Amino acid sequence: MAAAPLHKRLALPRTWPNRAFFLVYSGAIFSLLYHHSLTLLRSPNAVSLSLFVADLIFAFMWVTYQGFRMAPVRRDVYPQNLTKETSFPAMDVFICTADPYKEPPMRVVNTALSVMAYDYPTEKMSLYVSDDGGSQLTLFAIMEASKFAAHWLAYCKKNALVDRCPEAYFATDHAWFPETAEVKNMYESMKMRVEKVVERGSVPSEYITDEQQHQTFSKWTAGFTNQDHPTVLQVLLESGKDKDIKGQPMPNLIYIAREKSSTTHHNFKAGALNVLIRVSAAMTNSPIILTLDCDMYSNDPQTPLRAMCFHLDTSADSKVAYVQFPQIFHGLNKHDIYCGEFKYIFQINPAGMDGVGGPPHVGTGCFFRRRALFGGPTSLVVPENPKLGPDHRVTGPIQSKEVLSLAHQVAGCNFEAKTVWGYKVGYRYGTYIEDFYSGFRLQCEGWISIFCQPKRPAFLGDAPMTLIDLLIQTKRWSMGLLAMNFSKDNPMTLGLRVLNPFLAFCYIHYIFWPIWAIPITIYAFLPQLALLNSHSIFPKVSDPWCYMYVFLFFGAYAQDFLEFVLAGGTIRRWWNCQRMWIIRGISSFAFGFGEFVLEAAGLPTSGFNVTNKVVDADKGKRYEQGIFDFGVASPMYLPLTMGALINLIALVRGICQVYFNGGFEDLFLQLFLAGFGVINSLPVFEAMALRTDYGKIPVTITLATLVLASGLCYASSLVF
Ligand SMILES: O=c1ccn([C@@H]2O[C@H](COP(=O)(O)OP(=O)(O)O[C@H]3O[C@H](CO)[C@@H](O)[C@H](O)[C@H]3O)[C@@H](O)[C@H]2O)c(=O)[nH]1
Ligand SMILES: [Mn+2]
Repeated sequence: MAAAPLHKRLALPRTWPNRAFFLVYSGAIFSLLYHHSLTLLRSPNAVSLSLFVADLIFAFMWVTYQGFRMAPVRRDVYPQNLTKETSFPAMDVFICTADPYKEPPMRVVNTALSVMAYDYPTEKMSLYVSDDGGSQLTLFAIMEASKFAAHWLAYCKKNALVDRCPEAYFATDHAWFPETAEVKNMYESMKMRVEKVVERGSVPSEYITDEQQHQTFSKWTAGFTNQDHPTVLQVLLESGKDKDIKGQPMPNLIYIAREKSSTTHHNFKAGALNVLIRVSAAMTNSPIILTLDCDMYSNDPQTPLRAMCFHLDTSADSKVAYVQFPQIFHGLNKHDIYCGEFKYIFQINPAGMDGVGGPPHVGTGCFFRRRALFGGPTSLVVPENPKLGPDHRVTGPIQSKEVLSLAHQVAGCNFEAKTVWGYKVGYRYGTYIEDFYSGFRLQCEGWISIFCQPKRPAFLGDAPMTLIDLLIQTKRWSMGLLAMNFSKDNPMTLGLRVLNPFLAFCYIHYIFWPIWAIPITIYAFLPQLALLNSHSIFPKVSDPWCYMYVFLFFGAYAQDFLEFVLAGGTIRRWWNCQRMWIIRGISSFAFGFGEFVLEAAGLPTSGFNVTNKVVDADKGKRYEQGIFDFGVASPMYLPLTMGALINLIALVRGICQVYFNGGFEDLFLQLFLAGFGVINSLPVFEAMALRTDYGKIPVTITLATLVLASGLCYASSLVF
């Protein structure tokens, strides 16, 4: 009898409608471009050229987007079919953190505890917490967690809890067991100690209880900074020795702050992960690796079993490099005003890519086969020191002298010089989106990947809670995407050659994200400036080409809307997402482009700016209420505020114009666009003129907007 299946792949019902719509819509695109070419030949001028370029880019982005729509799939998994005799592989869990103030240590603690309590053989798990902030505050928090874990793990397992992240558990209306009050007290007092230490900025001596701790903290000497310090590696729990209060084994728990030197480039998160790959190779070398950002706590103790349904399936393809779970966020406000959920990139599109070769890697919530980080399925790349290779078996205990000395050596900041790390082995360097780029390179090497999206989110993380945080995040992404565009092995050169063409299209679509800046900016300003001068630039209402525009606009929007709603989204959230798409287009993508050029010219830039995971109470409240938070005077707001103002002036002028002088037929499309712009800009007007709180648009930005927008209006009157 065949073994019960571990997973099933199902095509989504929208596959055929998607394909049919593809044919219809592409026809419309081609005819519009043909129409454009004729116009351009007849009257070659800057306006028709701009519109042509804008539509050409829209068309390119739409066509490449169809890669996501050709074969979307869903995966069902049956962890119950993993038998008792299943021999589970050992698993190394990497948790990355980089800044104790943007990423509060209690967040890291909660993530670590939620994973330690997985329904997975505990003695087979090893957690490595990487602290790129090199902060004793984080180390202190993890030490506290290691003590509390002995109670928490026993409590979770005895009572078969589903919420195993203590903060989330105690925040809900949870069940009470005889020991609940005691465990809760312990948690609260740990939290208080950790938060006190963070507030104080150092660990007071009365909190350092034993000699070993004392020795570890003594590494933080006067010259120790987060950019310059020796390796700090501390084993906080050792599986063979430490037990929980019920006598069950604990997982290994290791804190590591890799060596840093201001003269050696550390490659941000990719560098941290490569250190983790090596340190864990020296200590445990488990065949499975789970990567997590510090804010992504586990929301389901069965998750590793779901991942194993793929990694342990001997009947399936053994080329599975990673099983990616979606990034899902908790604490989003009701209508998700900043579209921090990124439903398309984290939930909808990966399912589309899964049907044509596999989802991209999104940095967190991903179960890797360690072997996949060392060359293609049939071409193993062994690192310089074979002890770091995926086939090496560690024999000594993790605290043995040899193991620790190798671990220290491979965490050194000069270890990678002239090695294959970052190029052929491990996470790939050269971009701020190491996750996306590395996943792409693995797929090009012949690996496949799996997207697993269970009903109950596997992980929950934090999304940005102010507009500026979101813009900085997407600016960093767009710089990363541009770097990929200019790298030798990119989706157009390498991808189209070796991947399923639809998968290559998906990657191409993404790396061109920053180019959205061009058509969106053109459409946000040009028709409106023309309208301001009563100059018609689109076909008349009675002209059939007008219907073509209407069809293209509503066709794209409607399909996008349907996809969003089918994936469980609400109308308001969809509306906010299309607004954020415009905002990112005219702001962070354009600025990302500028900063990318500066960086290429060798000028200092902001680098990998870690996303804030906390805001003060005031901002938190505004976020909760769904009020836009501008607050700081950032130039990134200027295109936004100028766009809003110009759309408003153009709309008012346009309405007056058609009311008094007629011409509605000629100006209809422009009036529509300006109206659309104004509706989208309502929160901007509010923040400029009506609000008094600290999240409003700063006066300097409003003044600069008035000056620049007047200049632009004046200049337009010279052109039209
Ligand atoms: O020098 C660094 C910088 C960052 N990080 C860690 O990287 C993670 C992601 O950083 P975050 O600021 O949260 O970035 P996001 O934009 O929210 O992250 C998305 O985009 C990143 C790539 O830009 C991916 O690494 C992430 O997994 C993905 O969630 C965090 O755990 C950080 O602690 C480091 O370890 N070292
Ligand atoms: Mn993040």
